[in-house]
Amino acid sequence: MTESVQPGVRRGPSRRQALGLGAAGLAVGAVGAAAGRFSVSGAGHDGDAPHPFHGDHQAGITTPVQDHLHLASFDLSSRATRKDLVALLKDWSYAASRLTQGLDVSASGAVAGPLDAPPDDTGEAFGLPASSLTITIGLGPTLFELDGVDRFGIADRRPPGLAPLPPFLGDVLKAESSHGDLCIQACADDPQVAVHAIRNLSRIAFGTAHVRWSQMGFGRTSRTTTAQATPRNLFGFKDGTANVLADDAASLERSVWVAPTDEPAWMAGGSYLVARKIEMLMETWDRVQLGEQQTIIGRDKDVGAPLSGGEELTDPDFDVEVDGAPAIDVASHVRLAHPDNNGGAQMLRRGYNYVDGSNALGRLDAGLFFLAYVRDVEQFVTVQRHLSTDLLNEYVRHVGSATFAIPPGTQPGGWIGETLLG
Ligand SMILES: C=CC1=C(C)c2cc3[nH]c(cc4nc(cc5[nH]c(cc1n2)c(C)c5CCC(=O)O)C(CCC(=O)O)=C4C)c(C)c3C=C
Ligand SMILES: [Fe+2]
Repeated sequence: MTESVQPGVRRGPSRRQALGLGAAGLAVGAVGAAAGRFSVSGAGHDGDAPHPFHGDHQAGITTPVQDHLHLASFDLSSRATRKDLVALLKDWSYAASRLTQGLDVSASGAVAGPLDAPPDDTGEAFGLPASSLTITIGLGPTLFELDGVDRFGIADRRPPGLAPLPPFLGDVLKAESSHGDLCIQACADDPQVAVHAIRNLSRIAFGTAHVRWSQMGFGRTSRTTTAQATPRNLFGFKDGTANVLADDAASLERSVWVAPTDEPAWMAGGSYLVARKIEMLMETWDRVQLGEQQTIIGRDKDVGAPLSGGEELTDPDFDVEVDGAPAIDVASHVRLAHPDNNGGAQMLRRGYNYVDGSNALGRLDAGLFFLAYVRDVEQFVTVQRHLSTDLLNEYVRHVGSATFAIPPGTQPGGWIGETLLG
């Protein structure tokens, strides 16, 4: 990248000025005047209903799962101060509140700025609708403390459960797809819109934080509302049948949202994100007989019904036997992952398929980018430990891992992270 396209280093207005942010903080009134921006930037769109960025909880968790994902993990620069971190979170919140409404990243955006300066907005989403874009911002364990150093004065505010996950049997984690100080999950029904969001938010971070790794995903592998049909994963099975859904308030309270009585208080209304990049050995799986594939999962491949009988949404019955053997194998994925066999542990799964091309042997470098939102990371740990005997393990390999605290949502005028750093 040349100097001229870096908003943090070019001459002229500072990044915060360029984004329309006053020295005293966010010019949130500008977002309220969004309709005016349509004519200014030309990037306002109608015909679809954008998801609000503001609310009690961050968008992108219970929001109906969009078709595409771009998730980026960031590390703060070694020179970044607490003031820089606060400024970044304010700038991201402001920009996210615009992008999710189908607007350019700033008022002058892609084409309304001066001709003698790089545009604030990179422009590839110009003319595209909001495409259900949601932007969800997370804070990683290393933000609170890195190698024993309390860089931002928040070490004593780290949620006790926010730490790198313990090692699991079969993990072959790669540093280049694991961990991070911050993350942004951008989900949209158009991949160009999701990529545009991450690209422009990364640009805003220039000088303060840089991308550590990012992952694109397509073809959601879950549903978060009863209205959504259950999609299929790359092994061809319906995935997301038994998920925590947006209209199940009791399960959300129990398993997804941090309660006001939980510690720390600044996380109330937030959640925790567990991200696992899981390679799926496609060519090996494709040689497995249909009956064996179903035994491994514990469900039928056609309609997704449990092998104990019924329809897709019938609860699995682990006591049913066929010819003296359990209909749902004792080592099947569904039996081992089911809340009844994990002390009630549940999670809101929101993962995506990914294909990163092919490897040197011509095999697909592909799998599941597993994303789960939980009230306590321990919920994931419990289930993942129980999956140590999963028949599916022969066909999958966990290569990336990250955990992030997802702070509560914010109201107009506020910013994500304010309950921690404000
Ligand atoms: C630790 C959590 C989980 C990991 C990791 C995981 C990986 C993984 N899963 C599939 C495919 C399916 N999973 C299904 C159900 C299911 N999976 C988990 C958890 C993890 N999966 C849970 C909690 C459940 C629901 C269990 C239940 O309550 O019945 C299914 C069945 C359809 C469904 O209910 O979603 C499939 C298929 C793959 C391929 C995979 C790793 C690559
Ligand atoms: Fe699963």
